[in-house]
Amino acid sequence: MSAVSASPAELVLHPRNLTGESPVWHAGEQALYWVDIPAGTLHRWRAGDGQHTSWRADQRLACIARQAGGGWLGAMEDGVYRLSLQAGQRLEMTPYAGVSHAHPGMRFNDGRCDRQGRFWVGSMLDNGGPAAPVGVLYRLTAPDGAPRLDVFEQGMLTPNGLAFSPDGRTLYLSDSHPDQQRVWAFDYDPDDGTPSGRRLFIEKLPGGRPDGAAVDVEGCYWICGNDAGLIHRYTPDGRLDRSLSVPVAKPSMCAFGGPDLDTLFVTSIRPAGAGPLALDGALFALRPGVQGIEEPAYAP
Ligand SMILES: O=C1O[C@H](CS(=O)(=O)O)[C@@H](O)[C@H](O)[C@H]1O
Repeated sequence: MSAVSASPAELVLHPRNLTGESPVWHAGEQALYWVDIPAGTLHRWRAGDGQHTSWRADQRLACIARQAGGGWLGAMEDGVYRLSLQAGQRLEMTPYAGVSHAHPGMRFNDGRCDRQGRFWVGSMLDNGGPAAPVGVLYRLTAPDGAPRLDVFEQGMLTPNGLAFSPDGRTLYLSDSHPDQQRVWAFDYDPDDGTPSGRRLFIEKLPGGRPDGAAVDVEGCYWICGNDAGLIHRYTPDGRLDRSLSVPVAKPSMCAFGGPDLDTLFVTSIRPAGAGPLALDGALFALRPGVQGIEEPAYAP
């Protein structure tokens, strides 16, 4: 394994997220948005003045995507909603695309838009019981204005790690469950939004389980090593380039942001029993020395 760099991680904010996920940089606002899944909370941190605001929904909120025309999409328990940030820290939810899960207790999980603005999102069982391979990978589009969720992969435990190469021709997908811990790559047709040629991209991380991910301008894949406090960078040919550490065991997802897109923001998970002084559940920033790419908004 490549050397782990001494931790240059900066603590941005400590909202004690139970499951911080889905960091998304909003360049227009120079702000980072992310969610706390079980709390059903959307968070915003403004880089300019450090202001932190959060909004609460009445369902678990798994991931978000900016909408091209403004506002946010949120993938929740029983569907994808349009989110409106209300005064009083309330999140107004307008149904956009409903889903019929195969089992009770399922919800959405990781999600990301492709380079053309189609929204990809996975689902998983999260009912407090044992996991089951019932997770699905969906693609959300709205041909002729009518939203539809199409199924592409099935039998997943914890779909995660969604990312697209800079040219939009490779789709990455992980399954972070302990029984899987793999990352796959697919050829991706940007014209019709179809993946093919699934292949193993990473068999096993050198530390941790493969959770959320981001791609940088050089096409390298940054993946959080959950349970190992590490963020790993892989080259497009699947070689481990380096690993960076964060001062918590459970980094969950990363996203590039900042005025020059050269800051890697990392959300984290706060396990039950974390001590009052523990940093678990905080938001961190790293300076990896490489820029990210502005991630597309949902543009059906
Ligand atoms: O709920 C979730 O949890 C897992 C992380 S963990 O297994 O709880 O450590 C995470 O991978 C997943 O994305 C998230 O939804």
